[in-house]
Amino acid sequence: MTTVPYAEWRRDAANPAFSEWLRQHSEPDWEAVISHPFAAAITTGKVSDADMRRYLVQDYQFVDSFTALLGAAVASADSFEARVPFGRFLGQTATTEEKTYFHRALAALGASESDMRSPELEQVTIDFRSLMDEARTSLDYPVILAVLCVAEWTYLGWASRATGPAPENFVHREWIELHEGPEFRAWVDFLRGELDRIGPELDEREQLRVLDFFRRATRLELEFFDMAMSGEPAGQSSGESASAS
Ligand SMILES: Cc1ncc(C[n+]2csc(CCO)c2C)c(N)n1
Repeated sequence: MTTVPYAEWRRDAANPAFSEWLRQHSEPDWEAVISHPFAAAITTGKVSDADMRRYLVQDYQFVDSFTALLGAAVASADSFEARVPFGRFLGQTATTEEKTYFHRALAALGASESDMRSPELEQVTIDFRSLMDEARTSLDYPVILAVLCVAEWTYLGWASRATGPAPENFVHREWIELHEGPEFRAWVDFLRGELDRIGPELDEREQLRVLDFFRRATRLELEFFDMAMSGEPAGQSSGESASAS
């Protein structure tokens, strides 16, 4: 969509929230992420072990940079009140629940030590890590928020679309559970609320800079799921991932 400056857009917006301006200006990629066939296949438990392993091996490297970015949010937030939720999420979710999930899931999928520690990175993983590094080293709170918010809000988006019975395989089921439910929704609401609090006060140049990061992150979420889908078609897998392609 062509860019309408926030100050102009908000005049006739039904919901004038800054986060809504960012999301709408990231279409059609946003919708493509939250309705992605790979995400839908997770919700129905239909991703093959080889595909799930390739995705989670790459995602473990994503989550490493994401965790560092959470640290930058603690460092760059503008008040003690704002720092606390990042610190809490960093300690409780990112470094405990999520970490143990990755260890259990990757073990169940037969990933090796080197798959976890130093896998060959897909191009999209390299690109996503460098976007997060750029946001982290900027120590620019609104820019950091934009990247964190895309990662969490899009995941809430696909996971909350899950209908039907929860998959039996814990690898699928827990990956959905980690990204929906009241606690995760409250965390996403907090991130959006921070953007809504801070965004309108920025000057137009800075608002467009935040939008640029938000859009690039949304595009990378889409490419990340595309990467996950690019392996061998289900049913023809030799049991090995196609990461060499
Ligand atoms: C490509 C990609 N984008 C977003 C997420 C979502 N996410 C990243 S870190 C984190 C917090 C720790 O639980 C969550 C929910 C992901 N995993 N992979």
